[in-house]
Amino acid sequence: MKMRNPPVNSLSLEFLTELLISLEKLESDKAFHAIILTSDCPGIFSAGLDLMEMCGRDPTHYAEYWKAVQELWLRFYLSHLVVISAINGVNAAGGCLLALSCDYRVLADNPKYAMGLNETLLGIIAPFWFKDTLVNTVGHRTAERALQLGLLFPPAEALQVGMVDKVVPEDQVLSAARSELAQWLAIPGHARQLTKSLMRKPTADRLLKERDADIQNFVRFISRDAIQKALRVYLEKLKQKKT
Ligand SMILES: CCCCC/C=C\C/C=C\C=C\CC(=O)SCCNC(=O)CCNC(=O)[C@H](O)C(C)(C)COP(=O)(O)OP(=O)(O)OC[C@H]1O[C@@H](n2cnc3c(N)ncnc32)[C@H](O)[C@@H]1OP(=O)(O)O
Repeated sequence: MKMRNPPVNSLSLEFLTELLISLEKLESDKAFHAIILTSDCPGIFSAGLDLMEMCGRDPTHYAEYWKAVQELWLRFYLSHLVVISAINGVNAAGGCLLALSCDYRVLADNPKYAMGLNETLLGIIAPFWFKDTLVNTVGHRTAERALQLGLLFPPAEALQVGMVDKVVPEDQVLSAARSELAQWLAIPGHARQLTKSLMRKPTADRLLKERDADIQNFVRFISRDAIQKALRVYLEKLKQKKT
């Protein structure tokens, strides 16, 4: 699955919906057993959630958007398919969440390709299920520091903290993901799928039990004047970079 939403693969409502439909199609086709998730945007895996969906819109839109973000995470996190990410670019926040929801992560060795949950740098907070997904991957202490400081880890550090499983030269990222896949596909499917569910269901259940409350929290939080202002300032900084 090659993500293509130029220029930065931001996760707009339309793009989230496309990803969700693609994933559902692959999951319902018995011929498919695995997905390699990668990007078609040079140098960028994903810039994360689309800030334009969270800025200057109305509460109904925020609620619809957040429901789609939840849906995509639940679907990826609990997918019965083997999902491996071949991370071939910088990967921020919501994009990093997608990669963390995969079963295995290969990252291209380029110092520009940092990844992490950098929400605090924008003046916002990673929701509890983003946090839980990170904790499940790197452990509590590393997650606490990474989340508070909004750290984006370059490849060597991402490997060292366990945010990714392998770092390879840029031109080998897809072949390394394919080689890894062979090991996962050699395991009897039902045993691997049930084990994945055993490991992940408690984390997913927490959101499933609180989905509506989580949407309401998001809408309340994102609608605050101070948060809207912080997001506008961040977007402005991104644009000013060019001048
Ligand atoms: C108490 C209750 C709590 C409840 C929960 C509450 C809140 C949680 C809420 C939200 C969680 C959000 C998670 C996220 O994912 S936020 C997004 C974080 N992403 C980033 O910080 C990355 C920002 N982008 C960049 O750093 C760079 O763009 C990047 C390194 C990816 C690429 O750099 P490059 O130089 O190649 O390209 P740019 O010129 O910067 O960008 C091109 C173009 O794209 C626009 N853009 C970039 N990122 C985004 C984005 N995430 N959304 C929308 N648009 C984006 C950028 O502004 C440029 O636009 P233009 O100038 O060409 O118009």
